[in-house]
Amino acid sequence: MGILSKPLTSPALLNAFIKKYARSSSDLKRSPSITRIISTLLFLSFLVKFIRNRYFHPLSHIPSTIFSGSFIFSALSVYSGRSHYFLPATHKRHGKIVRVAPNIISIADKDAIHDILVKADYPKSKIYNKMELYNQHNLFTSCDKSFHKNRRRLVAPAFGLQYLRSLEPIMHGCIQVLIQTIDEILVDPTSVKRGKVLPPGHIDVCSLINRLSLDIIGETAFGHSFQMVQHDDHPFPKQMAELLKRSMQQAFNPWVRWLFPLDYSFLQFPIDQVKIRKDAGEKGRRADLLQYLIDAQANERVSGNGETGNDYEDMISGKLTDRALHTEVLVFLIAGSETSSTTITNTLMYLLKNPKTLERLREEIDQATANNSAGALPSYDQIRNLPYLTACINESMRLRPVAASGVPREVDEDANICGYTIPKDTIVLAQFPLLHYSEEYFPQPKDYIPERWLPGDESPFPPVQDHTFYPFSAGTRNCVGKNFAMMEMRLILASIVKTYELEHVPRQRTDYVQFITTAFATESYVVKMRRRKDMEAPLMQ
Ligand code: HEM
Repeated sequence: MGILSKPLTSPALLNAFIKKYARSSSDLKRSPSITRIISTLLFLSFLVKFIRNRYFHPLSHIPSTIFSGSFIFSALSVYSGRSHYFLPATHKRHGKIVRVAPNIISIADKDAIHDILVKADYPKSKIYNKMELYNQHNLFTSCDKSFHKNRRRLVAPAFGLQYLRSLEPIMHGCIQVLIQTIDEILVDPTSVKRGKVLPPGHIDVCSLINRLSLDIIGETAFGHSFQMVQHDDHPFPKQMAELLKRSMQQAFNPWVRWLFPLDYSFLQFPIDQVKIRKDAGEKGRRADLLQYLIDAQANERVSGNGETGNDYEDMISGKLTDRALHTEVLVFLIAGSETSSTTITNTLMYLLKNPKTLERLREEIDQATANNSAGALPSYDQIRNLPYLTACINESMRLRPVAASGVPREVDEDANICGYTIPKDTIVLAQFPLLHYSEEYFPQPKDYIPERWLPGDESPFPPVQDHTFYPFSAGTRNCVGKNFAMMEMRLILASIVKTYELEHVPRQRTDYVQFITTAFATESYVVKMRRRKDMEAPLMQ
C-alpha cells in the first residue's frame, strides 16, 4: 500500500514519508547541476528562438538590428522611455525600413508613412488594447474599425471649432489662476506648492504648465478642477500618470504585470463625477466636454440608437453607455494634458534658447493685443490667426513630436511596403519623427527656425512639403483633440509671453522621455521671470 494512502498521524509515518519523498542530502548536492541544466535549456531555447526569428522568419529579408530576433532590446528601450533616442540611430545605420523586433518594422519613408496612416489606413496595433480601462474599448485604444467609426462619430463634434469656443472662459479662468500663482511665487519663492523652493525670480514652468493643463482638462472633461496649480495635492492625476506609465511598459513587457500589479481603485473618481453631473440635471448644465457627451448619450437614446442593454454588444458596437462616458472622459485626461503641456514647455524652451524668435513672437502678440486694457490677457479672437505664434508651436512639435517614437499600426493583409513584402499581422511603426528631422524635407533640421512655416518670402526655405509633418498623426486615427490643443497652447503661450519677461536659465537638463506621451525627464524646466512693465500685477504695484 502506498504511504500516501495512510493517514499521516504518527511521527513514524511522517519520517517514512520524508525518507521516501524528501530530497536526500546527495540530491541537494546535485541541485546546482539541476539549476545549471535548467538555465542551459532556457538559454538554448532562447537562442534557437532568436536564430529562428532572426534568420528564418518571414521578415528576415528586411534590414534588421542585431536584436531583431527577440523583443528584449525593444522592450528595454520602451521600459526606459527612451526608444526615441534608439530608433533614429537605428534608421541612420540601416535605412528607411528596419526590423526592430521579430514582428515589428519601423518605417521612415515619406510615401510609405502616408500609405500606412492615410491610404491603407491600417488599424492600430493590438498593443493599444493592453492600455484599456474598465475593460472597455475606447476612442484611443480600440483597434476595431467599426467600433472606432461609431465612437468617433459620437465624440468628434465635442472638438468642433464652434463648440470649442464655448470652452474659452474655462481656459481663461485656469490661466488667470496660473498667472496669480506665478506672481505669488515671484513675491515669495517659499509659497511654491510641494515643489523645490527656487532662487527668487525662478519659476519651474514645466511643473506649473503640467498642472495647468490638468486643471483645464479636469474642468472641461470632468467638470471638476483638480486645483493642481494652486495646491498640487489632488491624488487622481498622479495615480493616473503612474498607471499610464506602467501600462505602457507592460504593453511591451507583459511579465512586468506580474511583478508590479496595477492599482485601478482610483478609477471610481470619473464614475462619481459623471453621476454628480447627471444627478444635477438642468441645474448642473455647463458648456464643457462632459456635458457634450451626456447630451450626445441622451440624443442617441431619444433617436432609438441608444444602448440595447447587452453590455458586451453595446461595448463592441461603440454605444455611448455610462461606462463609455467614464472611459472617454479619462481618455481626454490622458490624451489631453501632458501632450499639450509638454509641447508648451518645449516651445518656451526653444524660444528662450533662440531669443530673436521670442522677441519676434512678443512683437506679434503685443500688436494683436495693443488695444487691451492694462494687465488684460489675450482673447482667443486676438491670437488665433497669428502666423508666427502658430509657426513657433509647429516648429517645436517638429523637433519634439509628442508621438516621439512614431505610431504602431498592424498590416491587415499582405502588403508591399518600400519594395518589401510584409505579411499580414506585422506591426509597422509609422516613424514620422524621422521625416521631421530629415534634411531633405527640413533644411537645417536641428535648428529651431519658426520662419520656415511662414508663407512666401517670409520663409528662408522652400514651402514645407505635404506629408512630411505629422504632429497630430493622420488618417482616421489622427488626434481628435487637435483644435482643442491648438487653442489651449496658443492661449497659454500668448498669455505668458504677453505678461512676463522671460530669461533662459543655463545648465539644466532638457532631455525627454516617452511612455504614452512625452515629458521632460527631470519633470522640471526652470525659467527666470518677471512681470513686464506695462503688465504689472496689482500684487506687485
Ligand atoms: C499638443 C497636443 C497634442 C498632440 C501633439 C497630440 C497628438 C496625438 C497623436 C499623434 C495621436 C495619434 C496617436 C496614435 O495613433 O497612437 C493622438 C490621438 C488622440 N488624441 Fe491627441 N494630441 C494632443 C492633444 C490632445 C488633446 C488636448 C486631446 C483631448 C482633449 C487629445 C485627444 C486625443 C484622442 C482621443 C486621440 C485618439 C483619437 C482616435 O484614435 O480617434 N489629444 N493625439
